Amino acid sequence: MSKYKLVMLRHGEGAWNIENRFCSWVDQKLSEDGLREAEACGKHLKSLGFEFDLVFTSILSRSIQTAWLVMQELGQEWVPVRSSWRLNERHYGALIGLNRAELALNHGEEQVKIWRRSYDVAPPPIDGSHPYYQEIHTDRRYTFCDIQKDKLPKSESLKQVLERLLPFWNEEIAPEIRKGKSVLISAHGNSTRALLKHLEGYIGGLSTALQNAVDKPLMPASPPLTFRQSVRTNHVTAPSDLSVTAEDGAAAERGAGVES
Ligand SMILES: O=C(O)[C@@H](COP(=O)(O)O)OP(=O)(O)O
Repeated sequence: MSKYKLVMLRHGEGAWNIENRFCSWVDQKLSEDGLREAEACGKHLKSLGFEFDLVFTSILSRSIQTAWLVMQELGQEWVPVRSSWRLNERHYGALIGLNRAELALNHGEEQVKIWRRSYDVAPPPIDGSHPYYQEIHTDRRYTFCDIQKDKLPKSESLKQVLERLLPFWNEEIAPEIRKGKSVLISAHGNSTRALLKHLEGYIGGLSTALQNAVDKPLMPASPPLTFRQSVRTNHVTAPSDLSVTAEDGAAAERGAGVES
């Protein structure tokens, strides 16, 4: 039996994932395939006997929908859900809505890679002239967050995602895991990546399979990433048909821990 139980999912496919556009804080719903992926993930977790005590999501619909569908398939709809902007996808600033391939043609592959995968480089900030500025920055969902609306990010590096995520992890998530609750986090590529980076020190380095799993911006055919931590056996396990690369197959094994 694992001492600590944590499952992290990236949401299922959204419409802008198919179009290869930066979705970020735009509130896209899951596509038909995305709905099916989330259901399939729930079915799979059920077949493995997962039971959750608490669910965390971002305040973006694709993460919430994914959590709902998973919990519905598990027959555990009653489990409390806590949602926070701190689990939102990275704020991609002025890049929001842009097509990655077109961006690479205009700015070069290397620059796009830096914007997407460097640790401490933030993309250019969004401003009032951006087509999605109003939709995002006047959105009612940000009115009563634990941050003033005008202090919300205008663009974020992965480092900044981790900085805004950590208070939520330290104060809301990790204490519940330490109490022994089985926790599901349904989030996004970069908020998951940031959290994995934070946990890396405790789980002793990430396997290539896990890194690749969260690295895929487009996973139309892939179920969301799932892994669980076992302190006793020092394993982080990606169940076989949820591991996204064939490289190390069923299990990515590393030491584990949830200390913040
Ligand atoms: O904002 C987006 O479009 C993707 C991440 O983009 P990349 O960092 O992979 O380019 O986030 P998600 O689909 O996980 O919510």
